[in-house]
Amino acid sequence: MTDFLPLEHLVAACHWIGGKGWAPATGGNMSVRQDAEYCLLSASGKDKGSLTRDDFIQVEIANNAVPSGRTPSAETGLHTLIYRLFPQAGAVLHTHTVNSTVLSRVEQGDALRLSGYEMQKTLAGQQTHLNTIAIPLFDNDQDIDALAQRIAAFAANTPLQYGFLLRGHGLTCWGKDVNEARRHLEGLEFLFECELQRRLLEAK
Ligand SMILES: CSC[C@@H](O)[C@@H](O)C(=O)COP(=O)(O)O
Ligand SMILES: [Zn+2]
Repeated sequence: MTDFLPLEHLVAACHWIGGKGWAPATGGNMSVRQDAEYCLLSASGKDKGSLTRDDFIQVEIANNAVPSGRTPSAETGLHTLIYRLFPQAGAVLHTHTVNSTVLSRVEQGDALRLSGYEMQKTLAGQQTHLNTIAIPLFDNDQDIDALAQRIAAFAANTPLQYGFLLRGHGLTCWGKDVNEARRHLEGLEFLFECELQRRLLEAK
């Protein structure tokens, strides 16, 4: 892979995610947009905390085609969907954290609603804790094409910003570049931790 600074940033983000324990075993996948047509996606089945630039595989955003014939993430279809839906999206991070896995199972509704937290302002455009942020929650599916179609149908009618949760699975979030995607991931994870603890304490 020739020099491409955003890929260096993504590799650093993967190591950071690994250090946080947010991509245990081979969970999680990460990508960065190259241009309007292509993105670079993590190879399937690897420990994402120790990826190098050679572990990223070029994928065509329009149709998930892989010119190299290598095997990118099993969840490639969710990354390319985000790049198709949002031309401004520059990077996508998918993690398997305990907080997102547990909260997405406890919450029975179609979104995790967050309000009253100062840290909501880590999300682009948010300027007050008084807003309610709805992170959509989709039932998990091993059929990624079907899941991507469900998410696309949702996004056709409802604004989709920052990220979404897959029930019992994890968080997929994005940003205009790797730095913003990292900030969204860290901010959302903090909010999930707070929300889980709040629910636990208030249940007593
Ligand atoms: C550890 S199983 C997790 C996978 O099924 C999947 O959800 C995942 O996040 C990683 O898949 P991958 O194909 O390595 O990108
Ligand atoms: Zn996953």
